[in-house]
Amino acid sequence: MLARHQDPIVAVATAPGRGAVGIVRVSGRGLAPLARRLTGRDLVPRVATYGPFLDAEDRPIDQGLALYFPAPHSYTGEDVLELQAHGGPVVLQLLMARCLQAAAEGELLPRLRPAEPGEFTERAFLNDKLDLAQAEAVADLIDASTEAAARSAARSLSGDFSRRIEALRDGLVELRMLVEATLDFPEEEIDFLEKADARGRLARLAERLDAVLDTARQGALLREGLTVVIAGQPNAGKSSLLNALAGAELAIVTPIAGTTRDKVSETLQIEGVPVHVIDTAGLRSDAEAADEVERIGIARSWEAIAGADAVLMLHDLTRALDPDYAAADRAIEARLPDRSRRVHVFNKTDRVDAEHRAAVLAGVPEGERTLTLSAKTRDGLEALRRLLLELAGWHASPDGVFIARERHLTALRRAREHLELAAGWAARRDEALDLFAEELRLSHDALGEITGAFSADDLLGVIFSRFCIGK
Ligand SMILES: Nc1nc2c(c(=O)[nH]1)N(C=O)[C@@H](CNc1ccc(C(=O)N[C@@H](CCC(=O)O)C(=O)O)cc1)CN2
Ligand SMILES: Nc1nc2c(ncn2[C@@H]2O[C@H](COP(=O)(O)OP(=O)(O)OP(=O)(O)O)[C@@H](O)[C@H]2O)c(=O)[nH]1
Ligand SMILES: [Mg+2]
Repeated sequence: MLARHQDPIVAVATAPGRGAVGIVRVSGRGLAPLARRLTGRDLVPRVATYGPFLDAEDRPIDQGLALYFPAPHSYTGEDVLELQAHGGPVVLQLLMARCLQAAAEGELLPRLRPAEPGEFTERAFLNDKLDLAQAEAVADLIDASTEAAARSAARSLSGDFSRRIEALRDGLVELRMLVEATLDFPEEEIDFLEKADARGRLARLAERLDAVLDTARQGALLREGLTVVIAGQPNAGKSSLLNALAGAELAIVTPIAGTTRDKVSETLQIEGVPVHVIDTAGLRSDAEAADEVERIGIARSWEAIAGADAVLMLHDLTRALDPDYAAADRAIEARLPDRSRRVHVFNKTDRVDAEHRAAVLAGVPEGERTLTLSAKTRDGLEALRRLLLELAGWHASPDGVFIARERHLTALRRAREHLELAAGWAARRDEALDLFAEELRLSHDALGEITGAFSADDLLGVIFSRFCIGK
């Protein structure tokens, strides 16, 4: 395992396909001879040099910029050589093959091999150029689907998140040192808790941790987004609503019940939060469905509903007072997720008067969220957007949010629980000081998992294998 981490590696660093410029990047120890062989000259460190990239017969494969970063001053912390060529897939493959060939010639760099996904960034982590949260932010920056997500990933990459975690860990270390010093003098235990204001310190740490957790939750939302399913009877206007939200004719809309057969989805952004909206086949009983295709579509609708963060249950206002229609709506509602994750949306306000609307709303049970709108005129759409953000739990302005992952939230929650347990021991006037110390240690370790200061080996494999090759 360790030896593999030291093999020199090579990969195309730019996206597959054609581009103005494409980069082949090599990282490892002792790259200077390889650089000389490929460019025919000695490169000045960190200065872009224009010239040919040479094949085995010293003929140019391409002309471009070569960059040499001697260790440790590089992205990976090892020697890095970049060949910045023209961005064609064939020329880049040729250059990469040439690197491997040149490395093999005369045992110049015999262990050079193509890089695995994320291996450059993994090395940056192993060589202390980035901590784990920063390395993850590299991938999140590349994958960001909205401007707010990209900005918050850049904030994590620059170390904002990590610094807040480290500050919490420093606070815990101070407290642990006090406790552990006192452990050697058991007769002074109770005194210690008072004198050092251990409980006050603990409470302040918990408060700070809560603030970080809150921001991290917002950051995770920017990364993952919110999945919203539009469900309801045929013809309620589900596809019309998707199209209205997306501002494009994505799904087919007709007056025929049973138009939508398969799921149609689109990712919108509302204040920078990615919202994945899924339009589904109208729900009706198997007996009412026109054919096998529609029945399969309806089964998929239920699957989508089960996997949603929130469900918009769409009702047709023009039909809502019809007892059969209302009964079918009740049957669907009985199978929807709980109230906190669903909203009753009454559509087609443009076709009913205020009296009719009031009569329909009067029939909605207490405690259900409701909204009226017209997918056709778009009246009420802004209110729906705001409601979606509220359902997502978004309450921040994107400034100041750093990107975070579920993994980080889990670690933060665990750190918080151990602080809670520590507080429980601190409140007892008996010999619980060692248990208090142990909970502090566990909290400290949980936080350490975020930045990788404390980590399981397989965690790194899981994280870096999800990167793209060359990153
Ligand atoms: N051409 C190119 N552009 C790129 C990258 C790259 O590898 N190559 N990056 C790859 O993701 C990002 C930039 N990341 C980098 C991070 C550190 C260093 C570096 O040379 N660090 C040295 C010196 C720092 C300094 O002078 O302040 C060091 O850490 O010691 C270079 C690129 C984005 N753009
Ligand atoms: N007047 C009016 N008509 C609407 C509105 N929303 C949808 N409609 C009409 O209602 C009909 C059904 O709309 P769709 O969006 O296809 O309904 P759906 O819920 O997707 O239907 P299925 O795919 O069959 O389940 C179409 O004729 C739409 O033009 C609205 O707000 N006002
Ligand atoms: Mg439809």
